[in-house]
Amino acid sequence: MSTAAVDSTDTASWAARVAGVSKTFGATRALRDVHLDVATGEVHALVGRNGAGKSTLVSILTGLQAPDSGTVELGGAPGPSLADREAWRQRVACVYQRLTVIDELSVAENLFVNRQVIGGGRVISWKRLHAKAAELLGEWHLDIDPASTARDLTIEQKQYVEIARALSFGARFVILDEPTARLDGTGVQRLFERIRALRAQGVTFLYISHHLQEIFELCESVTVFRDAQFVRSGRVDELSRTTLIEAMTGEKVAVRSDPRPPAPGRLIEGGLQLDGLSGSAYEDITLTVRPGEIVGLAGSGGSGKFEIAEAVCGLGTPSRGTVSIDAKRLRTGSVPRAQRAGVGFVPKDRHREGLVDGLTVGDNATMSVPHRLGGHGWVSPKRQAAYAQELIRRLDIVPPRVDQPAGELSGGNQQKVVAARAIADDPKVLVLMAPTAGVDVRSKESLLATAVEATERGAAVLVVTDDLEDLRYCHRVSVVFRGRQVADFEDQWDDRDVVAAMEGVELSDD
Ligand SMILES: Nc1ncnc2c1ncn2[C@@H]1O[C@H](COP(=O)(O)OP(=O)(O)OP(=O)(O)O)[C@@H](O)[C@H]1O
Repeated sequence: MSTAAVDSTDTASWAARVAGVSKTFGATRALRDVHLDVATGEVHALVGRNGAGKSTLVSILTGLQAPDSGTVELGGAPGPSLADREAWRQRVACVYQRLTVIDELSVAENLFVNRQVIGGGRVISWKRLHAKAAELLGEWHLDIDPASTARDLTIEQKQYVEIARALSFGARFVILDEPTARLDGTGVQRLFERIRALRAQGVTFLYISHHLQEIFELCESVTVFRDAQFVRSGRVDELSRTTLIEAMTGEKVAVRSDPRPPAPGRLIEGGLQLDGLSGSAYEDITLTVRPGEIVGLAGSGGSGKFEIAEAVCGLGTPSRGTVSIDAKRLRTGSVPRAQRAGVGFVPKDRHREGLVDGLTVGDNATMSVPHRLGGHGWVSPKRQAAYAQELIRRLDIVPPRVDQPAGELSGGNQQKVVAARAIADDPKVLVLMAPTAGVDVRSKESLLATAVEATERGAAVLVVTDDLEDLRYCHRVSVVFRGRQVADFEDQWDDRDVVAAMEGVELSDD
């Protein structure tokens, strides 16, 4: 199947063409003879399970790594030599989830600092710098004040600054790697509008996302990778969601059933209890999660949901109210104390509070449980490896190798390592913050299945998220908006009502 209705012999029709590309890292074959054709002026999705090879392809497409074999063409010309960064920048840019905008600098400085465009000699002309930035942002209809400090921008605006910077180098092909991961619903819609407007102005996008509904909403074409290989490519309007998932996983899609374990009885005592909890970002939160129960704490960006969860895990200190675990009051403000009281957690930022890149998967997964791995201050390497292997199996971590440095894993698999650590000590209370961010469709299921498994071992599970798929695993959902609990849903609910509560809007009956 061809990608789009373009003449394949006309090189100007293709923003990017990848042919026969392979790449190996040690024992891992990250890409095997893959190809990708992105037509000029389209938004082309690249999808695949965690570890399928998407990021590796992006690093090759942007000239950060050379393929072992195969070719890359950008705008009809072969990719420049690896050393010529300037030439790559003029052709392609990638906006990563971890943005490179420098908070301390102004928007204009972020756009043009260290560049020749802002005046002769060694002296920077600030006036010229601002005028140039205003012109650039105006040309692409990006409504951002060049004088504002980057720290004051929203994540969404920072993404626009990165896109504008790419365009300022001349690139008309932009790769977006999970751009909606840190945006709320309205931010996503605004981003889509911007992308559509930029496309109308002649910008081509390669769009990487695990949210399949985004692909159907925004993209014209899609390419699927599976296990380092090209599987298929085609027009989005000719594919169903089921076909896409089957192409990604190589398995038939099963009929969806309710994934929740049986709800525990109302009278079961213990678990997690928050009473009148207040802090700088939330007010008077009262919530119970019983052993065996999965409760969703839902809210969009800025709702305060993560701050509430962080108070439970010891990452934040509330100003009023109490957190209790199995009816015993927790002294908040210390992670080790929370862990000793039986809290396991997946933090919202795995790079800041979670994973140690240089340590192996096995060390990362088991670092909080030395007492399970030996005795008298001694860790048995054999027991550690066996336990780590069990965690790798339970979380479906790929590749399933204990001794691989965690930093070498794909993003989604790193998230699973952090989850492995959270469950390693059979916690009484398991707090999962945005647990499936960056995780593929099928891995989401295995990750949330471990939450279900934890309830079978008696854990009380709190899932903190804005992802409706995550909420399917919950017995109850409490929604926070601007720091306050605004709605509670029991047992069955309509996704529309949850979204409306998260966005702080009243729904009319239509
Ligand atoms: N520098 C590296 N050293 C060793 N292995 C690597 C390295 N970079 C990537 N890999 C391996 O290559 C494979 C492909 O990884 P890649 O990051 O491209 O996947 P991905 O499709 O982007 O996944 P995700 O959706 O989780 O981000 C993985 O098995 C990964 O562990």
